[in-house]
Amino acid sequence: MLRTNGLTKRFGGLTAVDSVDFELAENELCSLIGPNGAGKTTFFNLLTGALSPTDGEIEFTPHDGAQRSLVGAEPHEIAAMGIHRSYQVTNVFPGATVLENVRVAAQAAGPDRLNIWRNAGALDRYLDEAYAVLDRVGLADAAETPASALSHGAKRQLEVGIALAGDPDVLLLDEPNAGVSSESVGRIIDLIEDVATDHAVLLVEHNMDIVMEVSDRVVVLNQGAVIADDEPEAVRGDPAVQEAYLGGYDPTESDLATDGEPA
Ligand SMILES: Nc1ncnc2c1ncn2[C@@H]1O[C@H](COP(=O)(O)OP(=O)(O)OP(=O)(O)O)[C@@H](O)[C@H]1O
Repeated sequence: MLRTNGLTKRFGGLTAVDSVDFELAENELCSLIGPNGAGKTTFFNLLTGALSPTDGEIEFTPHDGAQRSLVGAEPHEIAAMGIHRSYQVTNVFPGATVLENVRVAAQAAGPDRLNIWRNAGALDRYLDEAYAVLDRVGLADAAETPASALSHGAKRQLEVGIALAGDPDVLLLDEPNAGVSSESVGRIIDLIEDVATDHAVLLVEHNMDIVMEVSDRVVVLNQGAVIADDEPEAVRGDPAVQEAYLGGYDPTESDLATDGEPA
């Protein structure tokens, strides 16, 4: 569904993403991990058009369309093709209600995108979609709550809801658990697993227990290059991955290795 060939991004003399060959299949949940500065965010930004590659190709084949190149496409064009992302830094309009946040996102992804403020009445047609999304992310009861009044965990659920609006084929989730309390993490994990049943999901996640639990596949970046691309168990035992994380997380010491539950 989404594929990169030799994808490279250089910032001056620094190669942040280094000849990455990557493939994300339909309904696959793939995690992208790597130490700080490995190039994960830069890779996301290349996929969404926020950055242009120095070299390489990005190909996207939507459910019902022909293969297209994403190189040179604007972020809004890539979003309209069906690749949506959530953000590490929360991206909600705090003064708007939860429902309005999702409804506006649904319209922004649809054909009324350019009339978003001029033609506010047209937003009504997106209400049904917004309610369905809120149901799915577990926020139906909070529809009329101002987004600013949500707990941090609920804001992350709303982030996923905003990314879901407009019915994308691919979801790029950037640390949806960042800063979430331990009581709320389970809810976000359930949500990630649920959306992965009918979307291709690429997840950037620092919590390795979550990565090991939810992923079909794990891709490891180090200094911009892919050093492992395999099932979670194989990645956990890969010496190159352990070396890359030296001084940080050791995948062999994951809590999952002992009790199967995330910390
Ligand atoms: N706009 C930029 N200009 C110059 N260098 C950049 C820019 N963006 C990122 N970099 C550098 O590229 C490298 C990869 O950064 P990136 O943010 O993609 O890593 P990351 O894996 O997402 O890190 P983290 O886990 O800390 O978020 C780093 O060395 C970073 O300093």
